[in-house]
Amino acid sequence: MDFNFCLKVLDAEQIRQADQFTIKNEPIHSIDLMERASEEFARWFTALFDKNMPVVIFCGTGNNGGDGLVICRLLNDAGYTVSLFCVGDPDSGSRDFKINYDIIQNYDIPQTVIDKSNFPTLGKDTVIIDAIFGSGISRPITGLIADLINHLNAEPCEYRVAVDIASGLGCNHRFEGGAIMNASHTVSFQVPKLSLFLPQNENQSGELIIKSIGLVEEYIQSLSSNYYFSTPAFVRSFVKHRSKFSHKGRAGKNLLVAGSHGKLGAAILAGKACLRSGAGLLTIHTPGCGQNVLQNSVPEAMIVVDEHDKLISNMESISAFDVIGIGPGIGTDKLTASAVNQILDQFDKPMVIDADALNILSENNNWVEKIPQGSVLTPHPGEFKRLVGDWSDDYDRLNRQIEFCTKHKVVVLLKGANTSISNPEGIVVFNSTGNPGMATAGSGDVLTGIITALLGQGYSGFEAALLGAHLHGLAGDLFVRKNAEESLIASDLLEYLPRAMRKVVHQHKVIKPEKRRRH
Ligand SMILES: NC(=O)C1=CN([C@@H]2O[C@H](COP(=O)(O)OP(=O)(O)OC[C@H]3O[C@@H](n4cnc5c(N)ncnc54)[C@H](OP(=O)(O)O)[C@@H]3O)[C@@H](O)[C@H]2O)[C@H](O)CC1
Ligand SMILES: [K+]
Repeated sequence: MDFNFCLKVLDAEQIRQADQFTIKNEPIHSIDLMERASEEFARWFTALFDKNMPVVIFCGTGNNGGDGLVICRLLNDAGYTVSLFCVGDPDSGSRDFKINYDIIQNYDIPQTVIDKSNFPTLGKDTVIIDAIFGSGISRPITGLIADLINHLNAEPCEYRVAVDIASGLGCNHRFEGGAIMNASHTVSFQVPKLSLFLPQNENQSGELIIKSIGLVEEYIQSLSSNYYFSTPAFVRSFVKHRSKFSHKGRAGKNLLVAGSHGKLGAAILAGKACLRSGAGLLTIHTPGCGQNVLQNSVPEAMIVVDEHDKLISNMESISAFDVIGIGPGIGTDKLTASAVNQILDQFDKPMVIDADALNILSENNNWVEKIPQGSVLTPHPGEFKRLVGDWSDDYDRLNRQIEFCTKHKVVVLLKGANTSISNPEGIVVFNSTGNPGMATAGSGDVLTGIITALLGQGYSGFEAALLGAHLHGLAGDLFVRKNAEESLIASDLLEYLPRAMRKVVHQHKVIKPEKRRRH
């Protein structure tokens, strides 16, 4: 698996090193790198915001503030009405800040040096650009600057755009006890920062935009990190293609253990998703009450009917299957728990464990040892908390996710806005597809079906989780291109899954014209 196709998440010191390496080896003057970063920001900004919207720019006196000065100048040149607010003493600014501060004195732009008497009152349509602190933050923000940030957070402005990262939010941890700017958007330079992926920082990160500023890629690749941000190129780099002579037996014999009285929809959604994701053969083990429903709704699947009418109570022979997906809609009855235990005792190939199967594991913690290596667990935060106990914050949650994977040699896919997928080597990849509309009933059942099918087709647990999360999110993104995300239901994911699959698996198969001519 080639992680160089991902965006690597770096900490503040590594970013500074990449910055310095680029300055020395491209070579480029640091002032020009600042100009380049600011141009990227301004290009993005002008494409999104109307020129009638007043823009107020708050600049610290470090290099983040320097970026803010350049952005101020560029937006002024582009025809925006901009006002500049300096936070701190301009004379004690960084070298590149001071150079840009001198330049901007030649412009007819209203400028204010902030003190406690002149915090501005802003209108709803005013766009705040936050360039007070960036990756150089080293402690919580207190005093006058904290008062200013709290004041700006309370103003009615809809848009607060952070340059690189919201002021006060550290790259790899949150500075508690100080003020942090609430950002509606973060335009981050070249590398994503860990804090931007964590739900607890949602109000301080907003929408994440990453803009390359030409830092030397080879150098970034040489830096070590356990965190990555997935890209379409990354998932395409390990996607498998069906061979011409493939047959259904080769595409995996899948078993889904799903459904209980009143929750048969989960089995249907997981079953259809599994089939739409390339499963060769699918069997669904479900309670008696599910027989007709499933035969009618998923005619492509074979149905194994449990001896119990309302829930799953007993597993028949499962050794013939290549993969098992277990959990959607099964409930946590004692009988069902014993069926889960039977599976754990009998099956030694990687499986997918979701929903109530995870809750059953939480109630029987010593069964975790029996999970086959390379299996994929797909909890939402509530299920994960039941499994590993409470965490102090999302950074701690991430550590617990890594610990769980390394200890039990499994893959954990922790669902959320930036689903995090971790493997037994302690690598974490944040998924880059998906939207808030996907937080809807049955969405997880679809994901279980997809990952089960991928495991059955020979993907490793980590690959199946990465590709599955990508496809699942992409199906949701394709839906919202033409529809409101509020209207998204899990069945829509099934409808858009084939298009997502086509985009990932087939769209890049371009035969070059020269090649075509030669044959
Ligand atoms: N490689 C890139 O991505 C590029 C990034 N650029 C921009 O540069 C910033 C990072 O700039 P830097 O000067 O390192 O740091 P900041 O501007 O964020 O702030 C540093 C100053 O702030 C002081 N500081 C830190 N914490 C506090 C605080 N809580 N209260 C008050 N003052 C604070 C710090 O003082 P120290 O005492 O800690 O030294 C510094 O004086 C990056 O985010 C990008 O926006 C480049 O423009 C292009 C390349
Ligand atoms: K900032």
